[in-house]
Amino acid sequence: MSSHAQQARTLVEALPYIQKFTGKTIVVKYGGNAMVSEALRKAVMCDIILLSLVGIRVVVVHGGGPEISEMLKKIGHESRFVDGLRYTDAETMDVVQSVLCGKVNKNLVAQLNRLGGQAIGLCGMDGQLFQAVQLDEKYGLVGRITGVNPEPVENALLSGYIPVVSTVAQGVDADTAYNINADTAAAQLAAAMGAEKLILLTDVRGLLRDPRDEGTLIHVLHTYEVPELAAQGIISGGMIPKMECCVDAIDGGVERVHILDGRIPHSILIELLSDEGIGTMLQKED
Ligand SMILES: Nc1ncnc2c1ncn2[C@@H]1O[C@H](COP(=O)(O)OP(=O)(O)O)[C@@H](O)[C@H]1O
Ligand SMILES: CC(=O)N[C@@H](CCC(=O)OP(=O)(O)O)C(=O)O
Repeated sequence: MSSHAQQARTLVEALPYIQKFTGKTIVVKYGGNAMVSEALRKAVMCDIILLSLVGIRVVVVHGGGPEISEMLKKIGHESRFVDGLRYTDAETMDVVQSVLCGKVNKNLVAQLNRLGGQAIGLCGMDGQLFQAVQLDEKYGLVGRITGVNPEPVENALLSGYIPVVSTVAQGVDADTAYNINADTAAAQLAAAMGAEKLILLTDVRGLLRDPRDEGTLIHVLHTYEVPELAAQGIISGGMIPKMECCVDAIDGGVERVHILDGRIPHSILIELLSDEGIGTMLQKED
């Protein structure tokens, strides 16, 4: 088959998936390694633009933990994590806001625009998208989301933009901004928007039965199986809050959550527009 015929065949094979998802909302949480490499970043941005062009309501929620740590190091401020969350004092909060709402958010918006997309940046303070109170003193200015107003995101989508959201929240119990873990914020936004899917891009193949062996990938998982896997110690470290967010999203009404390997170029398109399930898909029931 000629390469053009192969290309046409690939597009036709994607048609039923496009028809299934067009008009639906898909929230993509983008962070970690897939954000650090320029080539991978471009591949993710192209996937997002393509999904948007075929009528899928794609919302990007981004992290930027490594960039925050880098900036803190530059100014000689230590990074400290408590239960996987960044201990956020007032100086750290300034850096988090500058890096997430400024550098990272605007760079992603600019890159989407350069690649032919139409993107707009929002943070949790814009239109009170994320409202929060202090989670616990032991984490400093880390917030617990108490309210989500998806209207600014909905309006951006209605106007034809790809919303790119950073996860700094408006404090409602004090005159401060709060730092929110990006997985948590993405899950809450997906639930508030009644999203069809939440996609979490990370730096592993998905949930593994043995974290040292990629051959043990769990392809499909039900929410009721999660407590048992956690009790067995199969879910550990950064995977614990990630799985909690996934379960919260499903309990909040999101149909399916996918944990995908951001190191695989075009993992979003492969997962969404083909039968090839390359990550872990979490759902309530069969
Ligand atoms: N069962 C498991 N399967 C896969 N990864 C696991 C598992 N248990 C713990 N992990 C760890 O969780 C990490 C992913 O969480 P995290 O580093 O917080 O992701 P991100 O920074 O992309 O949000 C993996 O790199 C891996 O070290
Ligand atoms: C409270 C908390 O830990 N906030 C995170 C927010 C960024 C984030 O979550 O980025 P990744 O998804 O790239 O890890 C932080 O300060 O690093």
